[in-house]
Amino acid sequence: MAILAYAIASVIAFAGVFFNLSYYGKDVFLIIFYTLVGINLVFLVTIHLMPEITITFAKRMLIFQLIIWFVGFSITLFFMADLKFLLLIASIMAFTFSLSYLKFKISLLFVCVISATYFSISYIGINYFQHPGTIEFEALVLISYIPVCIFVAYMADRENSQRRQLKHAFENIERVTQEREKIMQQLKQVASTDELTGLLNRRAMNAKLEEEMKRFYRYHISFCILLLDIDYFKKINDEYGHQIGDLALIHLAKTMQSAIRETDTLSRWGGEEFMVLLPATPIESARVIAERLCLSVEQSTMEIDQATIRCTISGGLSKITANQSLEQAIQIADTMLYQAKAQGRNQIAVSANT
Ligand SMILES: Nc1nc2c(ncn2[C@@H]2O[C@H](COP(=O)(O)OP(=O)(O)OP(=O)(O)O)[C@@H](O)[C@H]2O)c(=O)[nH]1
Repeated sequence: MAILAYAIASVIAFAGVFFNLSYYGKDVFLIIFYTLVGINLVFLVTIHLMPEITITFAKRMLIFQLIIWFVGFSITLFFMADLKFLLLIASIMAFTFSLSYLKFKISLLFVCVISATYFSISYIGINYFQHPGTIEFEALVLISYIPVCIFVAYMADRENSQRRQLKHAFENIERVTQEREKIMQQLKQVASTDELTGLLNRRAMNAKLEEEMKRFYRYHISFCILLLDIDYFKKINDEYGHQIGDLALIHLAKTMQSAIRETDTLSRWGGEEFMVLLPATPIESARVIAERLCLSVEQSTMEIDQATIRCTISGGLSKITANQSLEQAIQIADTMLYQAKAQGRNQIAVSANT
C-alpha cells in the first residue's frame, strides 16, 4: 500500500514535468530535477557498491538523501508555481510511504518543515516573482494539507506500533514454544533415565520392549532378553557402606555398557538388577554376548580407599517366541537368572524354550 502511494506520487510529479505545466517552462525545471536525481543516484550506487560500508556511513547517506529530497521539493515547488497544490498531494502520498517507518513526532516535524517551506515559497513567489494565486489561498491550502498529513502520520504510527506489538507477541510465542520444547525434552530425559547410573530406567526399557514386540509381530524378527543381577551385592554395601555401593553400581553400569554392542540396550531394571535388550539376535549369539559381559565384569576392578572391589554378575537369558507374551519372556529370563544363581553365580543360564 505504502509503495503504491509512493509510486503514484512519483507519477504525479513526473506528469507535471511531462505536460510542461510549470510556471517557468520545462527546460529549467528538467535541468534542476535531473541534476538532483543524478546526485542521488550516484550516492545510492556508492552505498550499494561499497562492501565495507558501515551503519554510520549509511545513516549519513540517508540524511544526505533527505536533504536532496527537501531541496528538490523546494525547487520544484518554486518552479511549478501553478502546480504547487498537485505537488503537495504528491508529498502526502510520498509521505505515506516514509511515514510507515517514522515515529509520530518526527512525522509532525516533517509536516511542519514542508508547510513552512511551502508557505515561504508561496509568499516569495507571489510577492516577488509574479506567481499566480493569493497568499490567502495558499494559507487555505495549508490548512487542509496539515490535518490530512497529521491524520496519515497518526494512522501510520498506530499501524506501526500494532505491527511492532504483533512482532513482539510472535517473538514471545516463539521463545515460549522453544523453552517449552526444551523443558519437555529435559522432562522426557529425566523421566526415562536412571538417576544413579544414567542408564535407561525400567519404565523407558518397558517402552523399548513394547516397541520391539510390535516389530516382532510385524516382521517376525525375534529378540533376546538378558536379565542380570550383581552377585552378593549386599556384602559390598555391608562392608563398604551404601555410598561405595552406589559407586560400585555406577562403575558396573559403565563396564557393562562398554561390553555390549551399540544396537543393544542396557537398562537398570531395579536395585542391583540390569536388563539388556538384544534386538535381532539369535539365542546363541546372545549367549556369547552375555558371557562376554560376565567376563568383563569379573575382570574389572574398582579401587576405593585402598581397597580393591571385585564383583561378578549372573544372568538369565530368554528369547521371544511367537506363542508367548513379553511378560512371559521376562518371567522366563527371571527364572533363568534364579537358576544361574542357584548353580553357583557368575554365569549365564539360557532358556531351553527357544
Ligand atoms: N548402594 C546401593 N545398594 C543397592 C541399591 N539398590 C539395591 N541395593 C542393594 O542391593 C542388595 C541386594 O541384595 P540381595 O537382594 O540380598 O542380593 P545379593 O546380596 O546381591 O545376593 P545375590 O543376588 O543372591 O547374589 C541390597 O543390599 C540392596 O540394599 C542402590 O541403589 N544402591
